[in-house]
Amino acid sequence: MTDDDAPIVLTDMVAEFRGPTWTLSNFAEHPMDIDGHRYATVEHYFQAMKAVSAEDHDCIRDAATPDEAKRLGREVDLVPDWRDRRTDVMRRALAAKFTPDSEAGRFLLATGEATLIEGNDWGDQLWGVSDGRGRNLLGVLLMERRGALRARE
Ligand SMILES: Nc1c(N[C@@H]2O[C@H](COP(=O)(O)O)[C@@H](O)[C@H]2O)[nH]c(=O)[nH]c1=O
Repeated sequence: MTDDDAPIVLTDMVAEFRGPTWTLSNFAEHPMDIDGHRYATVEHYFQAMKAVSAEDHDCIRDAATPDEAKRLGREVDLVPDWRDRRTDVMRRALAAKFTPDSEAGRFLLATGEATLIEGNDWGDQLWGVSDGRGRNLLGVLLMERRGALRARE
């Protein structure tokens, strides 16, 4: 077989984080310890980190569901420079969730070379892709984390 005859290998893609890939969602329950506190989901940590006041932070951390954490996170007074900080906050949460020995970490590694995209229908074009557009920052950070896990193997 010449190179011209070689089959075209399409790169796999995960287009949304639900159903079989729910583990990749920030709303999936994977308790993690950060700075001596337990957060039920990435969303709990991410939203809590928006709060200026410790009281608001704790309230979001203890929210009953990730939806509730997200709702509360949109109501609090934001820490200064939240826009500059948010990527590192998300990166930190993902590192705490996707550890080498965790189920979540193994799941992420098992996605291999697939392109990870947080396709969504709630209009988020920063962390994901909605209506065919978006920066897909969550997908990018997940792929970054996967690379870090792979480098440790
Ligand atoms: N995963 C997921 C959502 N998306 C999450 O919301 C976060 C951004 O929130 P904000 O900064 O307030 O716009 C970020 O973690 C993103 O992944 N929203 C949902 O309503 N349902 C969901 O299943």
